[in-house]
Amino acid sequence: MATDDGQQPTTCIVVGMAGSGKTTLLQRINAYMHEKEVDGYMINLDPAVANVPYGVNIDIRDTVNYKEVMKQYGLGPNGGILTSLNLFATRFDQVLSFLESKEKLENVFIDTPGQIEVFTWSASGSIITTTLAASFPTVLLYVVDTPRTVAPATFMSNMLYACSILYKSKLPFVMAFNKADIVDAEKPISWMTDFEAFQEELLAHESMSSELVRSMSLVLEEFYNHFTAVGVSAVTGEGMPELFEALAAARAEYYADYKPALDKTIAERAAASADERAAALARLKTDIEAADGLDRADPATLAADASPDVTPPAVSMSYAQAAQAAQATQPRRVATPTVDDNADDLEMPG
Ligand SMILES: Nc1nc2c(ncn2[C@@H]2O[C@H](COP(=O)(O)OP(=O)(O)OP(=O)(O)O)[C@@H](O)[C@H]2O)c(=O)[nH]1
Repeated sequence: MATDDGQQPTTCIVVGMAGSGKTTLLQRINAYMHEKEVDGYMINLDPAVANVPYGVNIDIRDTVNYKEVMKQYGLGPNGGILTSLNLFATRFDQVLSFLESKEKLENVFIDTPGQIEVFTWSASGSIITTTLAASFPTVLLYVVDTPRTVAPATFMSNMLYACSILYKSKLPFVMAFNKADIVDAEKPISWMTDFEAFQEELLAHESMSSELVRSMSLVLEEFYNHFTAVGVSAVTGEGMPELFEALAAARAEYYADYKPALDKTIAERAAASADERAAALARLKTDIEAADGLDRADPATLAADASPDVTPPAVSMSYAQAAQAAQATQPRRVATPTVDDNADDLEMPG
């Protein structure tokens, strides 16, 4: 098991549907860290956000002008956000070096674009996530808009999306049921452990999709075992201690599960490429020896070695001779017609 020396900050990537409250929650988290005197660092990766309501330390908008990107590349809003993220990803190593150089940092929080798929399903989102996870204990914080998740069908859609992200990233996962000041998050959170309660809710909201939702809830049982869910409110600050406890547990999970699996993959790839290099070297050696042997071999020996039904070559050839012979057997190239500016006809090859 990889050990946690406590030297590296927990890196938390915040994802969630548009309007779920990611930015407002980060504002609350930032205030909470100040209050508790926790050293935190805030990164904004949403190039289209108009206003970041917390003190941001690294902001994609300082590097990439999203409106300019749209104009220059003739893109729409989503294409503009994606291209801006791609451009930023090419410089992400600088962000990494910067974070590595910071001392006593305890938490790094990263806000992502509102259009969730732009980050979670893009190459640049993957690059940023895997690069971070290779260097720091990294956790995904999935923000749920609780008032929009209290009907079984919308709850299920949100869970399916979260499930796809968890299995894609394989990172430790925390789910924050935000806006708990409007709707109590206890009920949807209980649905993950209490199948009967979810069935009752389904009966009360019987619809065309009920059967599908019922079977999906059984499928997702395994997924529910893989993360912690907490109810929070970005507005009132409710649930902040529980959220930080869940992040600490996810950090421990990173060291217990993710890091050893990552180290194993890296070691396997290194071993595979070492094997590939050794095999390529052996092939090269064999080819050189064969070519050398062909160059120096005595024609008589070659003839004697040859099997009876193969006609032995009359003479051994050097590479230069072989090249000459190959040239001689090439079909004669016909000169292409050239255009004479002063002639009416094309000049044909003689
Ligand atoms: N009542 C209540 N409102 C909230 C809470 N969190 C966010 N909001 C409101 O929800 C709306 C969306 O919040 P944002 O923080 O902009 O959400 P976001 O996920 O960052 O939005 P995008 O960047 O567009 O994806 C805003 O009007 C917030 O004031 C909360 O905990 N309680």
